[in-house]
Amino acid sequence: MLGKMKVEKKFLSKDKWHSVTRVFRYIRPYLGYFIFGMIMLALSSVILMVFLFVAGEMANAANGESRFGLPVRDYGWVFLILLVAQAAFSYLRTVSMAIVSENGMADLRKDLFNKIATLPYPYFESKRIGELTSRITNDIEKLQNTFSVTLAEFLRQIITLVIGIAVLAWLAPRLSLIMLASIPVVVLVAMVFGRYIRKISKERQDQMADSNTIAEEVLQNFQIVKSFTNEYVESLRYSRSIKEVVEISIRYAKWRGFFFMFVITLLFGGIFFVLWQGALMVESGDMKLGDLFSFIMYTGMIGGAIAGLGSLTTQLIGAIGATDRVFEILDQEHEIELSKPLKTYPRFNGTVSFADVSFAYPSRPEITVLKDIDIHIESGQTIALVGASGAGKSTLTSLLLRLYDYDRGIISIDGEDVRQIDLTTLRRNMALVPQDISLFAGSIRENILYGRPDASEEEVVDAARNANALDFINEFPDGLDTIVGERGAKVSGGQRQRIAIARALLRDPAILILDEATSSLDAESEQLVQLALDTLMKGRTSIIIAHRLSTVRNVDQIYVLAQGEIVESGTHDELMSNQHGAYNQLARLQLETD
Ligand SMILES: Nc1ncnc2c1ncn2[C@@H]1O[C@H](COP(=O)(O)OP(=O)(O)OP(=O)(O)O)[C@@H](O)[C@H]1O
Repeated sequence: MLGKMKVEKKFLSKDKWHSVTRVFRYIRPYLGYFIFGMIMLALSSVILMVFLFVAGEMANAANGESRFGLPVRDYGWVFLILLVAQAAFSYLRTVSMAIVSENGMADLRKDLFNKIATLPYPYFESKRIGELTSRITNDIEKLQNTFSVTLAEFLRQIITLVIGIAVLAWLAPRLSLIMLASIPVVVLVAMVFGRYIRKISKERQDQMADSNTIAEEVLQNFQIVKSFTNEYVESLRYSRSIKEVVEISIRYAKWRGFFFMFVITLLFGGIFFVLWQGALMVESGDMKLGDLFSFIMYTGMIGGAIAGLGSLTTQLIGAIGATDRVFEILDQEHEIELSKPLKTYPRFNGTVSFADVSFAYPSRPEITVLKDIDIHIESGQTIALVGASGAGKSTLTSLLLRLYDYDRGIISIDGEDVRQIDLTTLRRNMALVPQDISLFAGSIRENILYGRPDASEEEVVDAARNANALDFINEFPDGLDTIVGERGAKVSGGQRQRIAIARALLRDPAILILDEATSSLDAESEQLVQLALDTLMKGRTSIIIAHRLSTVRNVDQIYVLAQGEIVESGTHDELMSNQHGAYNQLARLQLETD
């Protein structure tokens, strides 16, 4: 245990180091730019240091103590040359580092996106969507910053430190010792202090976020707050939270005030002390005035470099964490290879059979969600799955789509075990019309084309017509180009369903899975949707997850599920004739609630 903790505490464990070298692989194609950028950065940093030295030397020249005999008036040219060179180096560095980081990180981002898109379904359940998005956005952003700025800044500060200390030691060794014994110490103390203050600032932000959540919640559930007349309770909750924000803010302000007092007093105290010692040396003739001038400026640079290195190290550690998280996903096993879709696939006949299938979700292995399921569907038949909520209807269809692998039994299509069928071929032969239809944010055309991206305009129009959608689409001024809004919010529920049906029609699947919408539409819209569904089901094997029994009267076979088991099966009439059967009970219950 102790040994393990020690390993975890190490700044760069072997695994982490491995991730770092892997991320550098993304930089390798742009290595030339990377090296060039680093050289430009080194040159511009050196020039900055030379600049400070030349400024001091100019003061020496003005004081009649020039080292190189260059008259003061010529310093203008020297500065000009240095400035132009510095500008050119900085520009070249910024551009070349951007080429490296933008391209390298875009490659990494694409790899990550492709990996996420091809991961098996259960992976998404174990992660929150926000977490995965954050990998593509925040983590890669962090790495991008590292390659465009942090690494370069790190190098710059090291150069500043090395050159700075070397020049100081050469200019005035004794004063350098005095300076090195005071300024870096103050800077280090200030950094630790600064970190503590950042912690309080974070606390303040968190508390503020909590208060904002209360406000947001109230706004989102305005109707509920009003109907329960809970305005006063909410007001209390909000003011309590805001009060805490104020308390933390004041504590934060006090520490900040103290921090600035500390920094100004000690840091400036240190600088003045060095300045004073230097002035004494100038007075006694041990140091030139211009050198003291350079000395103080170098001291400032060194102090800045030490502080900079501290925060850059924190950023680099953060970037290593980000690298780790990104590679954790990249190392997952994907379920399909990402390749250009084939135009044609072997088409199934559509005979589906579940033989003795049992299943438990990987996240809850102790609960058997489906037990010994036996279902046989002939090609072109329609069956319905009915049963209480949580009975296992959706799970059954997820297994057919092979979103999960089952534990026992065999699911086969046209006599072949689905586990032996190529996943893309399997899913290409199916279409799912889900319960909650959420469209992509583009146009109606794009949403229909999602069923088969290479379909012609004529096929799209045909699909829309057969889905009873063409009339309402044509009524929109932009027709098929109408933008449906985020998740399809700008079209009605019934229209969304018909767009989804058109999409499924365009796909022309051998097997159709239909999760009936629970929220009811008005009678007219319902009829239009039902007619569209009838067209869609024609000539295919269809599995309907039915919530309303009225829609399953004409199906070939109904399976009643209860707690993961099939408790009854038969046609509507057969099942209704069993007075004490589960289906009969469900039907009576629905009659009562309708
Ligand atoms: N991803 C999951 N991980 C773990 N358990 C799950 C998961 N999805 C569903 N379950 C559980 O499996 C059981 C069957 O759920 P399923 O969604 O198949 O029921 P359903 O009959 O389709 O219900 P509904 O009519 O409400 O959609 C439920 O007990 C549910 O809690």
